[in-house]
Amino acid sequence: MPPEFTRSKASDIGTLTDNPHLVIPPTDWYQSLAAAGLRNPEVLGPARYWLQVEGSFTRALQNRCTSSFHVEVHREGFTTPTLEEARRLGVSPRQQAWIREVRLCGDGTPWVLARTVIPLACLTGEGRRLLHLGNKPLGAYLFSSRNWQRGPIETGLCHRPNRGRPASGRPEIARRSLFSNKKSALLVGEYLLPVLYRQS
Ligand SMILES: C=C(O[C@@H]1C=C(C(=O)O)C=C[C@H]1O)C(=O)O
Repeated sequence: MPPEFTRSKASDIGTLTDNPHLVIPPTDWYQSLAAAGLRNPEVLGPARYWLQVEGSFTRALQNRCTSSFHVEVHREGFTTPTLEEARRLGVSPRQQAWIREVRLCGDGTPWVLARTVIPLACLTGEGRRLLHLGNKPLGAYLFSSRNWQRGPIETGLCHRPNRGRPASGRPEIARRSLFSNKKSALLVGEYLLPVLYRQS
């Protein structure tokens, strides 16, 4: 039996898991801001910066913090990706991947939800470290090595649980990119919580 897709720490249960705002929503992905219909800077406001920032997203968030930044693992483990994720990665949807879901928190508040799909091909040799990141940010691993190249940043529009009603604290927009090395690729999705860009 493969290990379950479980929460990493019992202390996460209750404080975080039960909050419906902090669940990664189904999302439609587009090749660019314009393709997602987010052309108008008046509408998008400061979220535009976060949807397009290059380099380490962790680093950009750390720069935004007044006091502290931390990564909270919501759950991680071997499980199957969605069909759409498997297609994007070019792997079989039946093949399990290491899937990591975290909350990136600034000044003690979740600002971003992230989901990373790491196919088995990434988990050999040096890549075995990806199984043991825990609360260390993935970005520190990816950006410490020149082997990983980021592909284009996609824009995501998150589905609302109830059509027409305000999303009230849930992620509405997201970004996603493939990181590739010579032999494998992983997929990182970052879902912005409104508190991040409404305070900018
Ligand atoms: C990819 C990066 O890593 C960040 C850290 C993550 C994690 O620890 O799981 C996930 C997404 C990120 O935004 C980054 O910093 O750019």
